[in-house]
Amino acid sequence: MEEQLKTILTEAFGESSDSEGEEQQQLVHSHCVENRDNGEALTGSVFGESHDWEKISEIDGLWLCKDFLSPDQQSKLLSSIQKEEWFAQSSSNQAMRFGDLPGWAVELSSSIHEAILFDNCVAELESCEKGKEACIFPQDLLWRKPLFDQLIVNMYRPGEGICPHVDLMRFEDGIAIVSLESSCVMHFTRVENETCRDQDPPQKVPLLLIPGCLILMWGEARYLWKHEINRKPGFQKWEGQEIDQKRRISVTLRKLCCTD
Ligand SMILES: O=C(O)CCC(=O)C(=O)O
Ligand SMILES: [Fe+2]
Repeated sequence: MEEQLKTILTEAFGESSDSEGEEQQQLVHSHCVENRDNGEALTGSVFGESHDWEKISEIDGLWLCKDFLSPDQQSKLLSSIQKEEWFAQSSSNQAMRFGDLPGWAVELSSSIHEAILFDNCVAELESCEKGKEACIFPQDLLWRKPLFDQLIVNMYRPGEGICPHVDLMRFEDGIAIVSLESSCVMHFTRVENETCRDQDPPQKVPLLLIPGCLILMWGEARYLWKHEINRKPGFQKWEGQEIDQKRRISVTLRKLCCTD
């Protein structure tokens, strides 16, 4: 892996001498993402971190990154969300923003971009070796500007979840969801069509979302599969154990379709 990292860096910056090494260090710093609201950095540098990505084999275009945010980064993100005071009133459990997103969401979006950019390269290298294709997020989606311009923050109390749905068509392909606080199981079921209606029972793919994880949905995962979180008693089981439910917060980032 270290060799692969060296290859990527060499491809990007050329061979390094001692002085070029210094230049590289500066570049690493220049990629450091700053939280515009409170000046604190949420992530390290683009080259500082490699994440553990899992391709969900049953569903094309579904990727899970379990270690996307460290516990410290999760706390910072939570406190940025708390400062918005969206959930101060007990009646509100969802906040939506379109267009210009809060600084912390812009920063989160940059961190997602950087994590994909770096790890896509590694995934490509690794898949070359294994002779398989792997793409965490398609390049055309990764380089659109902005990557995301719509934000939903959902707050779920124990027992609360979200019904099976495909995200609205007014949003483009390529959706990112970051989970905070409580673990939960998200279930995916294929959108019904003539061929799979015969399948009894329909295939249901469970995915454990732990605090700090990121999922990416694109292509088939975004258009041909419904996702849901059923937190009613009995439905949140993982490896035979019922998950201990706490409050859960999720941050969903999407891009609105152009209207012209
Ligand atoms: O809370 C989640 O993890 C999922 C949210 C979601 O699917 C949505 O807002 O469309
Ligand atoms: Fe959704």
